[in-house]
Amino acid sequence: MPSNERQRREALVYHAKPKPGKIEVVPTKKYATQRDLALAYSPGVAAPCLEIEKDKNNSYKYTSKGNLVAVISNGTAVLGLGDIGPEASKPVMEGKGLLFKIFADIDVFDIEVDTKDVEEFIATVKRIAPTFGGINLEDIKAPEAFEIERRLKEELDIPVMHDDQHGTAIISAAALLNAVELAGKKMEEVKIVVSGAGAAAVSCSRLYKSFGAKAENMVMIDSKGVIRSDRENLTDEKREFASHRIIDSLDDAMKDADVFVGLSVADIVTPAMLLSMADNPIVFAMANPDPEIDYDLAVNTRKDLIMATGRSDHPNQVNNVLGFPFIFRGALDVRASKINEEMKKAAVRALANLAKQAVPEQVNIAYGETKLNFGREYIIPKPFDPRLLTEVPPAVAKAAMESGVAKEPIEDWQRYEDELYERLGGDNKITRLLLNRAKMNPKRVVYAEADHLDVLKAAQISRDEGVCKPILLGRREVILELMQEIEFENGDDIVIIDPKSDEQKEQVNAYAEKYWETSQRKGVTLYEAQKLLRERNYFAAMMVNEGDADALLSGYSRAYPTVVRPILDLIGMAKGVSRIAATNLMNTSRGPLFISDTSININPSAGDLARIAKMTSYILKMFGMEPVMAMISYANYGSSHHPEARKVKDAVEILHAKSPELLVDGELQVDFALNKEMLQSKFPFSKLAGRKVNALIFPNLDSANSNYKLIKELNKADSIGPIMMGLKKPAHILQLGASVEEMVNMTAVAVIDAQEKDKKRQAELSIE
Ligand SMILES: NC(=O)C1=CN([C@@H]2O[C@H](COP(=O)(O)OP(=O)(O)OC[C@H]3O[C@@H](n4cnc5c(N)ncnc54)[C@H](OP(=O)(O)O)[C@@H]3O)[C@@H](O)[C@H]2O)C=CC1
Ligand SMILES: CC(=O)C(=O)O
Ligand SMILES: [Mg+2]
Repeated sequence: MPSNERQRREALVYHAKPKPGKIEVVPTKKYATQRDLALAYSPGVAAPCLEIEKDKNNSYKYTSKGNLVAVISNGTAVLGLGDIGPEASKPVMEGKGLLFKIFADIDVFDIEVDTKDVEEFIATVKRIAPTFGGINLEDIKAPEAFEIERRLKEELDIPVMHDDQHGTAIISAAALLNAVELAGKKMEEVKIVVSGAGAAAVSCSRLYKSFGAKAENMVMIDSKGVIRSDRENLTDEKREFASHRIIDSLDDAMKDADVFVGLSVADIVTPAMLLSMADNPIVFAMANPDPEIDYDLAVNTRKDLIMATGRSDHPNQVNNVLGFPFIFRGALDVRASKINEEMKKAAVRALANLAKQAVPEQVNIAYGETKLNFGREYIIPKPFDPRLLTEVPPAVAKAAMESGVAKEPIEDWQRYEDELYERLGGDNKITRLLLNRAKMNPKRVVYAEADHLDVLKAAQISRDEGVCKPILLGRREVILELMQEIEFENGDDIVIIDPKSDEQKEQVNAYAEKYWETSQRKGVTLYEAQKLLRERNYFAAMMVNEGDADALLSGYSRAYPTVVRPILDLIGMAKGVSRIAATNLMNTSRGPLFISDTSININPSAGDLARIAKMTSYILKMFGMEPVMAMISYANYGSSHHPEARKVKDAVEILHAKSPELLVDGELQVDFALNKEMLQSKFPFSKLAGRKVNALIFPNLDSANSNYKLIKELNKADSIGPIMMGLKKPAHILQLGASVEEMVNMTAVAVIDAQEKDKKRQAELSIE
């Protein structure tokens, strides 16, 4: 695991490079021509301006207002870091913007306001409110936060929510309902200790009350101790939770308590306090970034504990990230004027209920779990669960409609659900999915060019992430020196091999003998075999062949043929495969898209194309996706009889005859393949009609290679690959000069490939 210091440095580099910050503004309309610009700006822009002047509601029609939320802070209660000021709060606010976008496709401007004065703050927000469809107040300290939110809700007609109050309340209430049920207790009876009496703590406690918890069963504690009814100068909010019990400290309060809710500061709960709690205690230590008690310390102290923190690195992350994206999504989609109690409660129920549903495999994979199941370590859904977007916003939207605050009620719920699915589109989910899938069963990966700094960095990250056990090939002294430079700790799980060194001679000769056995009749002498095996790519391929490594990665510093030749020569093709091919996984704005064959077959025949499609379908399944593949041409379904179009048609016929179960069709032009509606209306008979295509099989190398590079460059889409298909054993070729990130991704691909059983590989790859 990376040390805290290393994580700190990584976080600084993450924020600084390749450009400072985490978000940017991206135009959504064409701007290529003079005509476009005349529409986007003067004179064309005057038309929507005048329409909005006539009716302000038109701003939802002609501007981005309806999907734009302001994340606003004055930096007075930033996470658990306290009053660090508006500038210092900006990374958190940008972070919220990133989360809004990736989880709910909501655009955000983060705004940091330099005032602690309540009236000034309110006036600032009110003045900028016309820009936005919603206002998310963030990290503003209590008691000011209460007044600010109350007034803005009253005085603005767009949804305003203080995330630390209500986002946190919604998530923790859902988690608490489930935890109380698992502990075999009742909300009406549980004794609750709340540490913190700020924005988050007060709102959480209020919501727990509305789900049955009793004020007389609660004890709230602030920085001065227990909030007792006999204490003087209490704010209204604190008075609401003042206890009549004559106790003074957290220590006293914890005795026999059923629930501890921490929304205060780090490390204030001790093991002794946990031990004094009732049976099956529930502890939500939600202070960020460090909880009120360390997760491991807590679970090691009591086995009957139900434990949650605000962090993502332990089970049960009770964090408002599960709330604000989805609550605002629902509110914006019905143009709600408020986020009211009914909407909050609907979100609580939807979240609590979702945790009890069977978890899709995709979520297990994303979290490197074998089987997430409702229980003590899974009381609340995981943030990367795609169902959050399809379950929570509809519940919130319905509640808004029923409670009369929806200005644009939804009429067609099926269509709304489809829209939400569309929003799930592309982001880094696929990368996360890959890494976590690999982590489930890490394999020994041989890096053939480990004496290159970036290759070594990729090996280091992959190892630290638990993705692989690296075997580092190259000049030992160079590797050791570079390892020191990047603080890559040399542990038991790392093997360094220099095939050219004397100590490796015996191994080289043993591999050479093996190689010679199979190649002596092809004109290779034993001496030549020995010479070849000292070459890193031959040695690496032989390691995989002989089961001394599970997968190999090479190609960072060498031309493609230098790497492919030994792989083909030594590892060879899987049974039933007559040609290898390569696919690239593109992380596009519409979701993951595979493109084949991007690297190997210059002009494949119809039979080859069918094989390439079959092998691509195997790779998709390997990544846990259902293949929906289009065979690409310049023509659509017989519109051209040219041999090039005919070839694709023939490939489709072969696939339909030999693999009828595959969702593949064509020949199709790219735009029809990628546009569901176009395809459905023009070719309703297509096997792909109404489907979201996730793989494009191009008719030749020219088109596949140019297209993947075009998407990569124009859309700045990440590309993972080329992923080799059809080899007997996992060997993958890196792009010349690949980035560290690309190599980490390829490591995950190689590991996942190695996780698949050889038998399955052969059955799946063959078209015959
Ligand atoms: N997991 C999640 O999703 C979320 C977690 N949080 C976390 O909750 C915490 C509070 O946030 P927020 O409510 O916005 O901030 P506020 O500034 O509004 O409240 C902080 C509260 O903590 C109290 N406090 C400080 N020291 C202690 C102590 N030693 N013992 C008990 N209480 C103490 C303060 O007491 P006093 O009133 O006397 O000053 C105050 O009531 C932060 O750590 C934050 O990261 C917040 C939102 C979401
Ligand atoms: C999660 C969050 O919003 C906080 O800790 O402040
Ligand atoms: Mg916050």
